[in-house]
Amino acid sequence: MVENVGFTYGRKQALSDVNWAVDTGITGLLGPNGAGKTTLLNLLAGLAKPTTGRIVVDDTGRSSSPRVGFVPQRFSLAGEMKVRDTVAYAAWVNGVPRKECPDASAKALAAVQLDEFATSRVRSLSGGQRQRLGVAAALAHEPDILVLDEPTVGLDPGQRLRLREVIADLGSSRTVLLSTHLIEDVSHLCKRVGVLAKGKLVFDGTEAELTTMIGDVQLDGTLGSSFERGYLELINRLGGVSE
Ligand SMILES: Nc1ncnc2c1ncn2[C@@H]1O[C@H](COP(=O)(O)OP(=O)(O)OP(=O)(O)O)[C@@H](O)[C@H]1O
Repeated sequence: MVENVGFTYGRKQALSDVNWAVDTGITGLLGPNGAGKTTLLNLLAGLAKPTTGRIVVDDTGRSSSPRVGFVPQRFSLAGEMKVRDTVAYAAWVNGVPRKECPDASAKALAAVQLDEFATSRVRSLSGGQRQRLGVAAALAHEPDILVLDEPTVGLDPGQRLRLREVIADLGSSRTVLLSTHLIEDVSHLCKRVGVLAKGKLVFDGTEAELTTMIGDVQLDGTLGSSFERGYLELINRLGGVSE
């Protein structure tokens, strides 16, 4: 799916020679800040084109969008709009015929456990509910692949659990790609994991294999220098990354 992909911002090499195949179920993309996770997800979502290599969503070689539903790290929503209309609009933008948009919206809102808020205004939602609304908007056109860029960032533990529940449920029947720097997201949700470091894929395997390699490295989600040190140690154990 990701074949020999490289990407540069001007002279900055953000990704180099990434090869990665993603299957049905939930796959995690883990990596420290600046590793290239967002860049790779943007390419998968069709927001930019790889500088080298290619992204293929299926073996017919069709382009990635709109078969991909994307929830970016930061997105804005119109606060005055109703929740159901926000999702119906997203469905329409992604090619769902106008008449089918209300049903598509209702289905997506049920999938993220927001059906009871269908007629609420977006501005009345909590942070965790907004995040789930973002997921519903990305789901409404029933994409083959759902791509979530650090969806749990900034959520309190209760909201994070609720979102994880929703993601786990979505991943039982779809391909979900989830970027995070929280190892706990991966251990709760993902069957397979890729680890990016300095733009290179330094690990591609099962969550269990990664857990074994992590061993006693502290990656408990505590942000700050110990977290960064933990990543450096993990990346060393995975074979390091040469410049
Ligand atoms: N628009 C841009 N212009 C120049 N450099 C960029 C741009 N966006 C990202 N980069 C650089 O590309 C590299 C990869 O960035 P990216 O945002 O993909 O990493 P990330 O793993 O998603 O990080 P984070 O976890 O902090 O979101 C970083 O070195 C970053 O500084």
